[in-house]
Amino acid sequence: MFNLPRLLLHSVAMAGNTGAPLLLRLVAASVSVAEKAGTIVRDVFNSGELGVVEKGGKNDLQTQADRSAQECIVQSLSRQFPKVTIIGEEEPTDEVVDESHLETGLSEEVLKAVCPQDLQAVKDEDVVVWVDPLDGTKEYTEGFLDHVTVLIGVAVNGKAVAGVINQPYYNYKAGPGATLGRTMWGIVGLGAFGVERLVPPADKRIVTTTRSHSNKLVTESIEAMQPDEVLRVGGAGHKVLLVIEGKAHAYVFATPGCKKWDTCAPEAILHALGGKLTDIHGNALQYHRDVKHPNTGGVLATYSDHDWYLGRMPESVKAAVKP
Ligand SMILES: Nc1ncnc2c1ncn2[C@@H]1O[C@H](COP(=O)(O)O)[C@@H](OP(=O)(O)O)[C@H]1O
Ligand SMILES: [Mg+2]
Ligand SMILES: [Mg+2]
Ligand SMILES: [Mg+2]
Repeated sequence: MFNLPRLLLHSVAMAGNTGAPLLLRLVAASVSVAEKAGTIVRDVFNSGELGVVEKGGKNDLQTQADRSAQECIVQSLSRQFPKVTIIGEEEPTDEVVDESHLETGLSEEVLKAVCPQDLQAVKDEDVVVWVDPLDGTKEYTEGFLDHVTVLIGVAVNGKAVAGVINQPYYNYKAGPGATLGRTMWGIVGLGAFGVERLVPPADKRIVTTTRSHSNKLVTESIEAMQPDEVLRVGGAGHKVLLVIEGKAHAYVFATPGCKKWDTCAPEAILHALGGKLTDIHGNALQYHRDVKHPNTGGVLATYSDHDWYLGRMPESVKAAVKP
């Protein structure tokens, strides 16, 4: 009897797991927040009021889902981690924060993981969180719903080390019995969870690239890879998932339009599973807080034969797409 209050106190402290390394707490919060953002993305679509705004022409759109999911992610994380730098795709609005969009949960699965040794002492000031509240906006507005992902990437000292991806419409074509949506997370040096590496067909070469942001450089570079099949789909997160899950051998995007928030989370999960994401020259991407946002050197993501794709990249394309 006498010991009970102390025991209770102890178990409350354990649930909050305040002793877990910052990186694990950040990823644990990001998993819960990405799930919440995924429900917002579905709720806005179901409401039928997409609130589309053109940011930079008809292929660079923003919807109410981009705005509300960004609010959910940035507000939820910045309240829990006030000293961490968080950079989101969308401009903050001066509207009053909708408290119903906030999420304070921590994924128990993540908190139970063992943080890789080299990331155990990461401090707030070492971290930049890159947020793409809705990747594949153009496709979202056109009803290609499985192309959409919510991306939260964690960079430490300029390198992508952890990522969370929520795919709100995963399984949406699988019928009413299927569970809609999934969340994947990974930490370099630990592995990735909620997604499995599958090997693509060995007898052909499948390349994935943009559906809605193509141009001459994109077309020339894809042709140079001599693909048997080209998957033109939306979303950087979605295309990296196609590479991870063996639906494509490579994601080739030889033009500058993709930004740091598009690549940070997918890169970390791909690297955690043994794949590779670089610019089209083979350089690692940088994610420190002062970096320019566009990936001006383009994007190449593969599981194997990375050097083969780099080697086939036309010189004219390389000259036009500089890091
Ligand atoms: N020319 C361009 N202008 C603006 N954004 C571009 C772009 N090319 C690529 N992107 C961005 O990169 C992401 C992946 O592009 P794609 O789906 O065409 O492969 C998209 O993210 P968002 O949907 O989050 O804006 C998209 O907007
Ligand atoms: Mg956008
Ligand atoms: Mg994006
Ligand atoms: Mg976006």
